[in-house]
Amino acid sequence: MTPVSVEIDDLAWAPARLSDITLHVPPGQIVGLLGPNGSGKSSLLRCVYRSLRPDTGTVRVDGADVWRTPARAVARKVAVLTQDAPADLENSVEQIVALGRIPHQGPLGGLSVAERVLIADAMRRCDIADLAHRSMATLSGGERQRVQLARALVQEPRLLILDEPTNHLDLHHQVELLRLLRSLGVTALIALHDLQLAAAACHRLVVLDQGRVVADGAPADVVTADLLRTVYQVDADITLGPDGLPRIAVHLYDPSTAPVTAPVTEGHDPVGTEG
Ligand SMILES: Nc1ncnc2c1ncn2[C@@H]1O[C@H](COP(=O)(O)OP(=O)(O)OP(=O)(O)O)[C@@H](O)[C@H]1O
Repeated sequence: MTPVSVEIDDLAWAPARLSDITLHVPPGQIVGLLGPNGSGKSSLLRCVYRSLRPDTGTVRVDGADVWRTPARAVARKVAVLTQDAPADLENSVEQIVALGRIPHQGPLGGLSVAERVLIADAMRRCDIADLAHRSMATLSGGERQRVQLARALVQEPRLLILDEPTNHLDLHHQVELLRLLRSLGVTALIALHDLQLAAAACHRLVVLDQGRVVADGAPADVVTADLLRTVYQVDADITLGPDGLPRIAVHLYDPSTAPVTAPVTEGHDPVGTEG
């Protein structure tokens, strides 16, 4: 699949205070969208995947204004993974993953042999092949998340939009998801809260604060102590690792009030200070 460009120009949407958003993403670039709770990440993504019509401004995917393009045509290019729980909890995992083919199907529906192979392959890549016949209702949060990712892959998107995709995932599956993302060669917009993972997985980071872009650039240029202090009100030491990526050591405690030793409760000596 050839990746697409995304061009957001002068976008504004008042309820999320989004304003002056201009963001041009070349084909194949993975952009991490960062920012505090309520800064407008999900709203901006919704404007891109045509679920929210901005008050002003345009969003073009592959050169076409998404609001002048039929929803089905957008869905053939853009796959979305959101935090919204799937409504169809009684369906099996395999049925949910197969839904990814709907934008590509003709009026008669039905899956070709090639599409069945694609579905099996996506389930294997997302580590859910063993769950194929389980109902969604019986899955854990992380398993459901991986099912939604497999559905998105089956859609064969040219743009992938992921809203906090690592939310329910354990560390292994977080790393696998981000590795998979890098291997796909698609354009991606991905809202993340983990700055360290975002820096490792994305070519470019864009930070929103109160609906405005406050930083945009290469991970090492964006993830700075100054940004953490001004945008997140967190003090941290940032060093660059041998891979050129930022390593974040957050100051959890004010040194003057930091607990020196952990309290030891009776009958429980986790650090072996007794005896
Ligand atoms: N439909 C809506 N109507 C009114 N306000 C909304 C609507 N959708 C979002 N908002 C508000 O817009 C702001 C941005 O919300 P959004 O979900 O885009 O933030 P976010 O950066 O994704 O946050 P989080 O990190 O908490 O997921 C919030 O204050 C939210 O309450």
